[in-house]
Amino acid sequence: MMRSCTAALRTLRVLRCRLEGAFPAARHPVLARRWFSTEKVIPKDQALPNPSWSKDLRLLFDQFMKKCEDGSWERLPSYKNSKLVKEQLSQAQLFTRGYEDGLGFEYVMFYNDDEKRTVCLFQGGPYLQGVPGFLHGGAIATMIDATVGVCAAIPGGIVMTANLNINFKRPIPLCSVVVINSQLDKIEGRKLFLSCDVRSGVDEKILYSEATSLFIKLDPEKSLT
Ligand SMILES: CCCCCCCCCCCCCCCC(=O)SCCNC(=O)CCNC(=O)[C@H](O)C(C)(C)COP(=O)(O)OP(=O)(O)OC[C@H]1O[C@@H](n2cnc3c(N)ncnc32)[C@H](O)[C@@H]1OP(=O)(O)O
Repeated sequence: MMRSCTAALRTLRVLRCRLEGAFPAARHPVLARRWFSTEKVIPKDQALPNPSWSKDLRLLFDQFMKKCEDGSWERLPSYKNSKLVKEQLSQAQLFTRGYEDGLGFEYVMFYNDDEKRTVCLFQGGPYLQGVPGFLHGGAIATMIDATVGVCAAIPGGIVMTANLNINFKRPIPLCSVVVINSQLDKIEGRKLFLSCDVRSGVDEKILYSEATSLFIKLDPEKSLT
C-alpha cells in the first residue's frame, strides 16, 4: 500500500514537471486556471475608447470615425487579429493588448483600402517608460511594427517582418498621443515594402520618428523553424 502511494506520488510529480515544461503558463496559478479552463473566452474589442483615453485621443478617434462614414476608412477592431492565432494557442494574444487600461499600449487602427494606408492613434502609458518621462524606443518600434504589419497583412495575408529601419528624431513624452501613418509602397513577389512616420497627435507638427520596413509573405511550402 505504502509503496503504491509513493509510486503514484512520483508519477504525479513527473506528470506535473512535464506539463510545466510543455506549458510554462501551468506554473502561474491564474494563467493555469485560464489555459485549462473549458470556459469560452469572449474577445473584447480593445480598439474602442475607455476612461484612460485622453481628450486628444478621443478627439482624433471621433475625427477618424467620421471619415469611416463614407466607407473610405474602416476601424479595425482589436479581436480580429486573433484570426491569425492557432486554435491551440487561443489564450495567446498580441502582447500590446496585455496591459490594464491606460498603463501600456492604448491604440486604435484605421485602414484605407484605396490608399493602402493604415493609421494608428496611439497613447503610450506609464509602463512603457524608457528615459524618465519619455516612451521607450522598443515600445515605439513595437507600435510601428504593429501598424506597418497590419498595413502589410491586410493585402498580403500571413506576413512577417524581415526588416525594420527606424530613425528616432524626437523623444515622445509619456502619455501623449501620436499618429502613426503607414503606407504600402510596393509589392514585389512575396516582398512588401512599407513606410511610416510618427507625428504628434491632433496638430501633427512634431515629426517623432520615420521608418521603412520589409515584410515577407510566408511561403506555405517552407517551415518556419
Ligand atoms: C481585417 C483586419 C485583419 C488584420 C489582421 C492583421 C493581424 C496581423 C497583425 C500583425 C501585427 C504585428 C506585426 C508583428 C510582426 C512581427 O513581429 S514578425 C516577428 C519578427 N520577424 C521574424 O521573426 C521573422 C524571422 N525571419 C523569418 O522567419 C524569415 O527570414 C522570413 C522573413 C519568413 C523570410 O523567409 P523566407 O520565406 O524563407 O524568405 P527568403 O526566401 O529567405 O526571402 C524571400 C525574399 O526576401 C528577401 N529577404 C528576406 N529577408 C530579407 C531581409 N531581412 N532584408 C532584405 N531582403 C530580405 C530575400 O532576399 C528574398 O528576395 P528574392 O531573392 O526573392 O528577391
